[in-house]
Amino acid sequence: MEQFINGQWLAGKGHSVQSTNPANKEVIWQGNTATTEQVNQAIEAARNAQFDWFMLGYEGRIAVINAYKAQLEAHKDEIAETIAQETGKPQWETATEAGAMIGKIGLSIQSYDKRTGTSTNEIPAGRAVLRHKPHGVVAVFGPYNFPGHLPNGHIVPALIAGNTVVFKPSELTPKVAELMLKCWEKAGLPAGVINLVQGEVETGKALASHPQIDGLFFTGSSRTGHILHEQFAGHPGKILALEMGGNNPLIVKDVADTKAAVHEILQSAYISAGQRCTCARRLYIEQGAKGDELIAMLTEAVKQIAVAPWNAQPQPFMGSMISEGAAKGMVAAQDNLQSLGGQSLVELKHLEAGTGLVSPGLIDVTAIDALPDEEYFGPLLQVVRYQDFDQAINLANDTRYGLSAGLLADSREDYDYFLARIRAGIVNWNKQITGASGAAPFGGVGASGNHRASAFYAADYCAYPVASVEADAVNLPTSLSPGLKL
Ligand SMILES: NC(=O)C1=CN([C@@H]2O[C@H](COP(=O)(O)OP(=O)(O)OC[C@H]3O[C@@H](n4cnc5c(N)ncnc54)[C@H](O)[C@@H]3O)[C@@H](O)[C@H]2O)C=CC1
Ligand SMILES: O=C(O)CCC(=O)N[C@@H](CCC(=O)O)C(=O)O
Repeated sequence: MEQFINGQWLAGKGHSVQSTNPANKEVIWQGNTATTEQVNQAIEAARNAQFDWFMLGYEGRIAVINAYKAQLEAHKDEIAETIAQETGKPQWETATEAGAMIGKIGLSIQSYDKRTGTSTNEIPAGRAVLRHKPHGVVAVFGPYNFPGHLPNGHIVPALIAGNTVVFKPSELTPKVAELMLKCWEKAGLPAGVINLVQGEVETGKALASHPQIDGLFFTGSSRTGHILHEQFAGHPGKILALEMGGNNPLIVKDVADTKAAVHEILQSAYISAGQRCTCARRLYIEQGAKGDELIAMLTEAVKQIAVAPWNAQPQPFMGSMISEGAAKGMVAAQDNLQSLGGQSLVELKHLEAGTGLVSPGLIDVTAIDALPDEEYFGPLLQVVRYQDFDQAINLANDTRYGLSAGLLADSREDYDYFLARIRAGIVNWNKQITGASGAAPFGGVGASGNHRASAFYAADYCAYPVASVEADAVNLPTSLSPGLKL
């Protein structure tokens, strides 16, 4: 029973699918996909539940959402363990993901109150009231890299605002989604308020193209996001929030503490085996002796990164990538860069056939004239040596994406110069460019998003404003407009 529709667990009527642990090939979940007919049922259930959920009122909805938080707290170890088994990420890291899911509840309530909510201003003989209403039924699409935290970051604000949801998780992480839904069920969420449909691209297409959805909140690849954007063309009444990938630059300039710089680079490029949309993909290092010293230390540090299955003790920094296919994709990306003239400083290697385990790679691509503007979603960092700061900033901006960017430099002036010129939604100084705060907006420009930032600004795309001018009774004004007689 893998679909959750109208408060009931139902067997999928589509084809069979399974999810495996990418570090040891163990099957950890199996089931059948939802058919188009089941997607239709899920949308109908969400539609039927929506008005009552909205009319439960803010306090009523928050009570259920806090009950969900209590369920997350009660099941946080199981959630962390399931994420680790299904994605291959190490347990220390998935414990932080489970923690972020819990933290999302309080942040989303604050965000709703601060960015939407209700306000009243007295005006002559009445008042101006601003309220926010939900869009209705929204579809949520999740990625595999943060299968709990990222869809949760759409679902919780959507429900607080009074929407109902049909959730399609990544086909690579169905078990985490099932566990999340069980937490909602135990929290007493009314039937139909959230529905789960499991499946691959066809299930996604059936959901995204359904005329009865009022919005779609997507976190995933730029390729899929662009397809959805085209599909939504000509539907101005539907809200579409796209959180997509990046080809993120990190520049190093005049830092005294080389070791500290290396640490920020490792945390930026290799955390989650490079499977974060915010990960640094391109590293700009100045020509000369200081740059050479940094590269030597970085090369050594990359070679030392511990890689092992999710549950190895002591814990590794990097676990497995999501699949063997993803691991092979990274080897192919490296082969391509090498064939274009890139020189590997540390070669990325597929460590074990049948698994997603890879060692981290570092490649000097300075010699490549036309560096492919691709997001290689894994632990492969491209190094470019630069002559001067302007050149580095121009190269950093030479991407169709614009998610995250960073500068490691001891001078505040250099940071101000960089900040004014760099084009990205997340711009950090002397801090890793991964690990964004949920208390801030999260989103990018260019091919990284559609200007509907998530995290603290998710409330903005979950509700529309309703502006009212109100008075308790109809009163004749003391003076009438010219030309009127009563
Ligand atoms: N900006 C952000 O907040 C984040 C972006 N990402 C990006 O996500 C990507 C990795 O996640 P993936 O799961 O590989 O993304 P993906 O784009 O392959 O899949 C995302 C979701 O869309 C569905 N889908 C795929 N094709 C579809 C279609 N034609 N119509 C409807 N639905 C479809 C998938 O089944 C899945 O549920 C990376 O590019 C990464 O940068 C990941 C996390 C955060
Ligand atoms: O949504 C939030 O609460 C903040 C955004 C966030 O958690 N970002 C993470 C992961 C996103 C990704 O890279 O896939 C990050 O910045 O590391």
